[in-house]
Amino acid sequence: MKYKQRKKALILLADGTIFHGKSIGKEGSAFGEVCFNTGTTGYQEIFTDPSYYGQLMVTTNAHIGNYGTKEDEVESDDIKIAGLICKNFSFNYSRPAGDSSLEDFFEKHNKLAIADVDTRALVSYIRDNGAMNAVITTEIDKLESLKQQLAELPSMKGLELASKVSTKEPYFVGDEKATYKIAALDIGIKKNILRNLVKRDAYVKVFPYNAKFEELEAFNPDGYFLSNGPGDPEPLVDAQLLAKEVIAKNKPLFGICLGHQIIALANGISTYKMHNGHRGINHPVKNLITGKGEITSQNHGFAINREETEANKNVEITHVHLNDNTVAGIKVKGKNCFSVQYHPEASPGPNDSLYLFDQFIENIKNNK
Ligand SMILES: NC(=O)CC[C@H](N)C(=O)O
Repeated sequence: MKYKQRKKALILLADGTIFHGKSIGKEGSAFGEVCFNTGTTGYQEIFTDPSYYGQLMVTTNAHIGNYGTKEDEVESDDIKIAGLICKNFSFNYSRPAGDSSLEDFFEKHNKLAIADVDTRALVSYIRDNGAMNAVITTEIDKLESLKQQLAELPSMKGLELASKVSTKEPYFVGDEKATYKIAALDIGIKKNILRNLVKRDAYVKVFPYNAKFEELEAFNPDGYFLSNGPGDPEPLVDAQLLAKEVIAKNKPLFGICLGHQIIALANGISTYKMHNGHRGINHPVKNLITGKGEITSQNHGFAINREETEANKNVEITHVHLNDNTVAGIKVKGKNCFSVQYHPEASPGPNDSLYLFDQFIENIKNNK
């Protein structure tokens, strides 16, 4: 444990509200949209999930860091959240399988974290007032200039962030001799999605966010995949065009989260920014086709318009979020295309929805 004299830190919200805390190690300032995740476990997966790029994460669990970190329990190669805000930060960890402390992990990835924050008060505040931009800082003597910078920070609405996290070059995952070939568009892909496809005998070629349909098609895939990712789906026009082409050719297509929103937009359904979004690992969803409930992992701040989806002749709602009746899944009628707003790959979260990967492979098999 490298318990240093920890510096005073604070969170300044865009509306001027301030919450106090102490920094963990790194000093300075980090800007982003403040949001909260209610998961009790899975912090390493959350911090490395590219969907969170540009967001300051408030964890509502009382302790963060108590089981350390493990090199292979990541969803991408580095910490993607803009910074962490938590209550009790554990400098010690007690898990035999762990290979580093969370403190070291943050230091290695050069990210700011602040603890000893009244996260309950902060979450109540953003729950009532909605997601907003904020800065976490140890530079408490520079508040006026931070306020100015904060005022200039663009809103998450309309923000294209996929280009910040997507691969620069295509790459391959899995065994070249696998039964199925899948072309995946990386608009912020989580590693556990790739693990789940490979586990189901797929060889996956992962493409940059702005790849054209023809580039994916040249791989001669049996199925196409649109990943999760950060930011607003609306500016991702290339990805929407690509989805349109895959659907027009009736090729198997599966979309998760941002990928789901892209498929909705490609079908003329608009998306909107939610008051607070859904971020946690116990969100109830009903599958309207089977009538079964699933407990799901969720992480999104945008959703697709329900009225427009109901009125759309080409699209059917397949899953509904039981807390607020938002659309949690759709399929395109008469086409080989479906998508969900949540995270069937979990990591973190329950495995109830893994069947969706089997469903995708089944669609591929039937189309082969
Ligand atoms: N997990 C995701 O893919 C998130 C999608 C999108 N960035 C949202 O916040 O709604």
